[in-house]
Amino acid sequence: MGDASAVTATGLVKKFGGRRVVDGVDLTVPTGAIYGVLGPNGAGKTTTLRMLLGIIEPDGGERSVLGHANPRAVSDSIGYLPEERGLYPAMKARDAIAFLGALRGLDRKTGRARAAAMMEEVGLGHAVDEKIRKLSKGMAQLVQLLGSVVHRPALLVLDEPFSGLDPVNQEKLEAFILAERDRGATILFSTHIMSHAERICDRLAIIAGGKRRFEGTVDDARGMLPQRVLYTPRDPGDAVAAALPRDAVRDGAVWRFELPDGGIEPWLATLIERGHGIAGLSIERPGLHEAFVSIVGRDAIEAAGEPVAPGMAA
Ligand SMILES: Nc1ncnc2c1ncn2[C@@H]1O[C@H](COP(=O)(O)OP(=O)(O)OP(=O)(O)O)[C@@H](O)[C@H]1O
Repeated sequence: MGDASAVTATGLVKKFGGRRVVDGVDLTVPTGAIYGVLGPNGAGKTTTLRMLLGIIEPDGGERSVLGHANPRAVSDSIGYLPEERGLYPAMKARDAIAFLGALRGLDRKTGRARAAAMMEEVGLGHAVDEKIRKLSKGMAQLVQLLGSVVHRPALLVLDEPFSGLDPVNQEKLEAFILAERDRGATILFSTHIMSHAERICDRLAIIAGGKRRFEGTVDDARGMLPQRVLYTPRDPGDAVAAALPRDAVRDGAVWRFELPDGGIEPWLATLIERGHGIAGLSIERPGLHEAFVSIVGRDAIEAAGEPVAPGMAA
């Protein structure tokens, strides 16, 4: 593998009509990692990926992709699923995959053979000779994804790969990305859906308003917020509030508050002593979605037209 970083970006800038839509972004994608670029709509994710692929040129900053300053020099070692999906409707699925491979230097015969095997693996064996126009949108998207890896690239760049897939296919895609990493590929993908990133990313960057707001592991991001206590007393009344930390809020039978600095034990002792009892108790670390909301800001997420509550993004 040699180089420790498959991709680096330093101070990348892109301006459209005088507006800096990418405004000094730094990224370091370790070789062999699954790396997520997260951000709300319009954050600058696609523009950043396009600069890293050499599809558009930066107005400032430096990039290095598989050891080259010019990504086009290594395009045969890169696989790319663009945000705009599209295949020739009259082509058969396996030919469409082989065609995309051929654009990256793979001979057609090998491409066709690999296409059939890969389609079988993802449960699309029945559609190998089906024309693209006959496939559902989700199936066509999977075919295009296979076309982006058929030449076994060292670097796989996927722009919003989970969008447009149903939950079963989203799960298949997660498994597929993990298998690509096991093959030795580096995967760089963008998403605004936190649940996938939370499960599969080795590292991630959060971008908003063209700037990088966070870089690190999923645990680093989640660790930025305090842990939370969920406590259910035996008695349902409000009297228990007097024995709880001041930030405690009630949600039905459950009271929530930040894990106090001195731990939960002194509070539990008081709750028991005063007869409130313990019907339920858990200490939770906030999820990536909550960390994302805290890092990007509720207002910025709402302004991008996205849900702030977890589990609602699709
Ligand atoms: N070719 C272009 N000309 C003018 N403005 C552009 C162009 N491409 C992107 N933009 C603008 O740049 C900003 C960033 O867009 P970009 O597509 O990079 O964001 P994104 O994070 O990928 O969001 P999304 O998930 O909505 O695609 C947006 O405001 C977009 O309208």
